[in-house]
Amino acid sequence: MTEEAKRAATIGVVTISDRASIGLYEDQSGPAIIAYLSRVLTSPFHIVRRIIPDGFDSVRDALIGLADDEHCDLILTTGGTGPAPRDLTPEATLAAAPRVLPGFGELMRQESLKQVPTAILSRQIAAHRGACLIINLPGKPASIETCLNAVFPATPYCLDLIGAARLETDPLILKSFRPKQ
Ligand SMILES: Nc1ncnc2c1ncn2[C@@H]1O[C@H](COP(=O)(O)OP(=O)(O)OP(=O)(O)O)[C@@H](O)[C@H]1O
Ligand SMILES: Nc1nc2c(c(=O)[nH]1)N[C@H]1C(S)=C(S)[C@@H](COP(=O)(O)O)O[C@H]1N2
Repeated sequence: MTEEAKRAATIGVVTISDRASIGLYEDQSGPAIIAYLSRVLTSPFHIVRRIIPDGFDSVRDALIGLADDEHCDLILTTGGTGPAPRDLTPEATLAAAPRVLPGFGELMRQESLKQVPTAILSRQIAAHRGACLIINLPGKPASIETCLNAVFPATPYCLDLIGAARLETDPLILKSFRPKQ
């Protein structure tokens, strides 16, 4: 077994919201991500948490810090993916992680569209910075499960391919797919 396969994954959970970051409303999306991971993952992991305002520099710097200093294998962001002027999460993600995986954004929007027509407004992307995969989720708490259910079957294999920690899921809850064992 490789060292990557044996070690606990480090997962960054980043809430990006002007108002949640100053306590004007309670962040529900970050906790929804953590609850999802706790339900689905059977392999060991620990969470590094951030709640930050919208903006290009704030988000880019947080993502780079989580990837390079905290050695995150996976970062899940929530919020700031829409078309409003301060929604800059996709641009900041691209600045931190130039190698985009377009299928993630496409599939999350497709699944979200089955629930709300405004799903097309999310510019969410996924991209990797070396051995760290970053996935953007919309800000709405209800979008978390829909989007993660869409992309999580392929996420553990993606982490294998970029040299990140190995993730295992509970097959009764969510089957992850690895073409080669
Ligand atoms: N992290 C979150 N926790 C709980 N509710 C959220 C969160 N993010 C967004 N929402 C809800 O979704 C609505 C629309 O989300 P949107 O991304 O437009 O947030 P926003 O209003 O632009 O946030 P902000 O102004 O704080 O950046 C919010 O008004 C809020 O009700
Ligand atoms: N599954 C799902 N996707 C969704 C939504 C939702 O309620 N559920 N809201 C949409 C809306 S209204 C917007 S504006 C965009 C961007 O949201 P964000 O700026 O909070 O990231 O996500 C979209 N994607």
